[in-house]
Amino acid sequence: MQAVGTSRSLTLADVTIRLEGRMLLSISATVMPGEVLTVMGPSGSGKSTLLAFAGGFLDPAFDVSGRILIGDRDLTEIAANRRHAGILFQDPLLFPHLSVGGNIVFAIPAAVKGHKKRRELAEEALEQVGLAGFFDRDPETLSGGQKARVALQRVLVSTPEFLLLDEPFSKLDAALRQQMRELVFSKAKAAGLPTILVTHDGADAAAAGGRLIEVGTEEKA
Ligand SMILES: Nc1ncnc2c1ncn2[C@@H]1O[C@H](COP(=O)(O)OP(=O)(O)OP(=O)(O)O)[C@@H](O)[C@H]1O
Repeated sequence: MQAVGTSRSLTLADVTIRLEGRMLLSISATVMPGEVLTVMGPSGSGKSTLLAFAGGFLDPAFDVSGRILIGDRDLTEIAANRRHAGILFQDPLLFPHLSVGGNIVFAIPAAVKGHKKRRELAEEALEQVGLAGFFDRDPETLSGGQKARVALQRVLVSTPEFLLLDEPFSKLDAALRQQMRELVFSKAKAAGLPTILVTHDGADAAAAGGRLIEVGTEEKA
């Protein structure tokens, strides 16, 4: 199963993030379908908080203004579970109580009915990333790279409308990092998903091939 993608752009409209009265970050950008927008900046400049705002899981400690839209649909007041965001973090965060396949089946939308059909889709998703036959494995027995691929497919089978990537490659060794970059960006592009990538690694930005916005590089009032 491939992520459906909607060929709709993602817009961050005049988003400002403040913490305890201090401006951390301000950004306005439209990310086109299949485009990866990279956001870089110093530690503590609010990059993860920006993704939390976009994903709808912002900590109330932050004072945020601005809006997020997918196409012309305003998501700002929409609950996280209804935003259709696909999110990858540094850690794959696989559910340890589910098998590898169970992790994927869990993410397939409920509209896809039938145990057999759901299992087939999960098996196909695993096969696409070189993990045929891994359905019944315990996630704890997988290597870091294998876990990362399961996490990616778990996101894509959920048919997200956009991707939020928070340093998803930083814990992989150099060779795997390059492979995962290629895999993630090629799938995001193929599915037409607007993607925001937060990273400290310029090589991630180069591989993403899209625009780069640097935040937190100047004093802000
Ligand atoms: N729940 C919270 N309550 C108060 N302050 C917080 C909370 N979460 C994060 N912060 C602070 O908000 C600031 C922005 O954090 P954020 O994680 O968005 O930065 P970042 O740019 O992603 O940093 P890094 O590059 O180190 O991951 C930091 O100073 C952080 O300490």
